[in-house]
Amino acid sequence: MFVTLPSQGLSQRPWVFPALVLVLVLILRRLVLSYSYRRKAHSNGCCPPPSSPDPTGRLGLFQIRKIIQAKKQRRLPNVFSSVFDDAGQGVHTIAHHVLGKKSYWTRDPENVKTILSANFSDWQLPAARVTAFNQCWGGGIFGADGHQWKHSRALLRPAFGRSQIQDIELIENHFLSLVKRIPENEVFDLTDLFPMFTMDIVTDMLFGETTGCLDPSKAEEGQKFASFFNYIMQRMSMRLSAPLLAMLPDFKLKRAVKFVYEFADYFIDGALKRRAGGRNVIDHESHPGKRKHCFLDEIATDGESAEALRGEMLSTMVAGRDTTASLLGILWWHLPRRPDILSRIREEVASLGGSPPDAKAMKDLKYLEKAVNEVLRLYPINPINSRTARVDTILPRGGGEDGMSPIFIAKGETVVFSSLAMHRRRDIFGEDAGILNPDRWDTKRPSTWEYIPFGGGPRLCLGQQLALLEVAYTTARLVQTFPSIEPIGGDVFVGQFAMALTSGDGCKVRLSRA
Ligand code: HEM
Repeated sequence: MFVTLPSQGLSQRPWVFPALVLVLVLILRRLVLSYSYRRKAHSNGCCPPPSSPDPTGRLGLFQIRKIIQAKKQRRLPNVFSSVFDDAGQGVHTIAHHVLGKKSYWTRDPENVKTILSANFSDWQLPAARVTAFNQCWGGGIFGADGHQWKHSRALLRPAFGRSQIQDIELIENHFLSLVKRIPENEVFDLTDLFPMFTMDIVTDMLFGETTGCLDPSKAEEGQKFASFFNYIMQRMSMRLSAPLLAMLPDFKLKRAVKFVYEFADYFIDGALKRRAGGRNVIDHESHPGKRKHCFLDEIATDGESAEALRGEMLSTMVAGRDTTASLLGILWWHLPRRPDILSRIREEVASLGGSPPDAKAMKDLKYLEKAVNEVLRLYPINPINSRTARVDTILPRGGGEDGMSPIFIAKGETVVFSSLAMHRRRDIFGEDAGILNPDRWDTKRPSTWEYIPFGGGPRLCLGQQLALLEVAYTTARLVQTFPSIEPIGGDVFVGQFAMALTSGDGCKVRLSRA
């Protein structure tokens, strides 16, 4: 009988031996790493946090089902809180397993402070965010990290230091276009108009020229731009939740990206020419009526390439358009259903005697300010965010039986932090934390890290003041213009989440000037 000796088998399959060595090396590496992690964790007094309960253990199939069900039932944002509550009372940081991959979730202000500020340099953006931003928008601050981010931030920051007077003038112009598009005494959805409104504002501010989505004479062009922009946003959101999708060809995405790039490039080209000609403001003679200072002219400094400028402009546009539109949509879904809040805003706005508020008057609209802050507390537009550890590092709290021990986080592990879950903590905001109550801000002074609708630390939102002004000003003007505001539809708010938190049922209303 012919017998194959092992050595003969190996010589026929030369790859077997190297493969065995590779597997062995990987196992050894894993063992050495585990040992080193255990030692580092032990020497820093770290303990693991509780895990989200799942009968399938590290597979996390129960968790995946829960998320799919919540998405179907249109209550995904609730999961951001329940994931902690399910792990036990008073649990604010957990380990979360999905298909064998571990991440951490936290709603503890101390941990958020550590990630966003105290140990900022230990953390980086998750790779999926960087890739998605680069592929969809050609880079820019929102998807940049390390030195590249520092450069982007230094470039953009001064452009945000514009005067409120300038901003109000610009918002008022677009508000007048918004009002023209509102059909009086008819049921319509405000969330159809808000993204057009914020798109027109942000393009005007950034490029010195608006897409004109609200302007009927430019509507076709503006709509085309908006629909391509929306498509890119939608594909980016899918890529963020399923990064492997990025490997599939997507010709429509390519077309959309090309169109949006060409739009930006047209203005960038102009700005670079103005810069080369020694002028950094728009020529009023050849562009009558256009703004004097737009972002683009401020950031088109010597040495910035057209591609880099495009990335920054589009990135800022992404950061500023949907967020502000979503906040307006959620606020306006609630106002007509909360006559107690709406009537107090009306009273306050009535003190303006019908005139549009100027920068000083805006500062005096204190109740309106509280109402906006309160909506951002209960419905933060970015309800979850995450960072990946750049190096082995530590979170100060959440480990052990009492949740007070530090947690060891290995290089490459991701921590998701949820502003929504933190803003709804009863131990921070009181027993009525689940209720919209603007008056809580009379007594509640949350610490910087307990209230983070605009993030925090070195990457704090650059458009915070602008967004708050845009939302409060628009609300004051709408209230002034329409004495009658009738809500249409159910009374239970449904939050929807893709790239931002939005009102799942839109915001149908009937407005009247009488
Ligand atoms: C209600 C409206 C808005 C909300 C809730 C919001 C929220 C945020 C949050 C949470 C971050 C931090 C992201 C992170 O740390 O990963 C951020 C960053 C940023 N936001 Fe906003 N934002 C809003 C409006 C705006 C507007 C209107 C603009 C500009 C037109 C803007 C520009 C930016 C930029 C450029 C960054 C990146 C900052 C950096 O990475 O250094 N945002 N925003």
